Amino acid sequence: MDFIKAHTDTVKKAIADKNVELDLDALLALEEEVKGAKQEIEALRAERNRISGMFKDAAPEEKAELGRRAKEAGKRAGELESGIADKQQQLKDMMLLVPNIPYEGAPVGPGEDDNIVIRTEGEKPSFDFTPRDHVELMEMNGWADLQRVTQVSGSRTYCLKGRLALLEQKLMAWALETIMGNGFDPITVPAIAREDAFVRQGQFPGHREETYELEKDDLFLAGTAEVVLTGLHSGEILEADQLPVLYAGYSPCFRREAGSAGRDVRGLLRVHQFVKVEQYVICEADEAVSAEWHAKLLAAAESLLQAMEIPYQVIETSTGDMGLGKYRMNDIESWVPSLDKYRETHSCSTLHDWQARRANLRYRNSDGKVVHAHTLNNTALASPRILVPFLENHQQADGRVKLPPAIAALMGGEYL
Ligand SMILES: Nc1ncnc2c1ncn2[C@@H]1O[C@H](COS(=O)(=O)NC(=O)[C@@H](N)CO)[C@@H](O)[C@H]1O
Repeated sequence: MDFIKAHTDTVKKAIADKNVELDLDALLALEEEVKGAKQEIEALRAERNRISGMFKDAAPEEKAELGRRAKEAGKRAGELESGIADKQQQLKDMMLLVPNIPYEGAPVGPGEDDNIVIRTEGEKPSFDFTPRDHVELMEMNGWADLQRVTQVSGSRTYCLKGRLALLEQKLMAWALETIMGNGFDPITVPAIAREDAFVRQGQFPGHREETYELEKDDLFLAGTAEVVLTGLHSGEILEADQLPVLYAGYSPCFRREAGSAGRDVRGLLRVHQFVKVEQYVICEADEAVSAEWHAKLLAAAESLLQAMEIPYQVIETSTGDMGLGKYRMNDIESWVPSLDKYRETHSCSTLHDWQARRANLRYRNSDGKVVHAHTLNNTALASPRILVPFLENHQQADGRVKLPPAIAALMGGEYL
């Protein structure tokens, strides 16, 4: 709240640039009102205690009057308190909509069309045959079932089979091991989480629609390990020497894709359940340190794409596309020959203390002060989406898929 008051114009610009439905003046007025009422309640409480203190030494004929005044003060305080209860809730809900201030280098614009490419890596393959898309490649090699399973599990589901099923497992272990090699602690986390985990991470309230709910159990299924990883240390006060907390989080991910009707309905690009190795950082509240971690996370994800020899481009995400809590987001988009387009396969985000404030992630800094930390997250590798550019870029005329050396080493053979 202090930041908002001290930087009202900056916050208003962030609200506009991120298309957030929030009236900051109304929020500030509500905060004043709640604060005023709280001060009045405190004063009435103090008054009642003062009067009660006078009670024991009072003359008998004064006791009745004192009792009445004490009761009156207490009653008034109670009325005020119930009067502001819903205003306090309203203020809390509005605070959850306050956006983070976006990176000054982020393109200002309402959505993904305003994203800009900042770097392109890798040679797009030139085929001397008509390339197949990933569905054809999987069907001709017996690497998936996309039909039967929809009878059993509905749309946007898949079965990987044969060596492709093995490749997914190997890629996940390889990604986990690579990120571990960068000093990150491997941790497998559940997709199951309570509602406040989603509020703390930032998925709620805005993206509730995209989240599977287990209403009988008051639980939800997370679309990314980031949800549980953000909540793990909630409420603790970490010591400076415990930072940075570095997690290589592996988890199944579940997404309703409520807003994506009709998009990417063919194949593996956009499914309800997938797996991901997530890079997650809790670091000291220093923008330069966060920027360093952002660069390291991005480089780690790029190193995996380079080993897989998938051509890609790095995106500077626009203010409108990066989402409420981000200070900065760089997506990586991988080349998909059959679409003749780059498609997002990774997302790298710096949130400064926006998530830490919601999740109450704090540490004792070198001055001994307890402050909110910074958090970052990035996709190391997510499957099956990554299989789409992988299969398509490495396909041969006869439908076999030639493995780049790093992956051939994993799979013990030159071809998938
Ligand atoms: N419905 C989906 N189907 C398949 N893969 C998906 C789906 N949604 C997201 N992904 C994969 O998961 C990656 C990360 O998703 S994200 O929402 O962009 N970002 C996050 O979840 C962050 N926690 C960083 O990983 C995407 O880049 C994509 O590779």
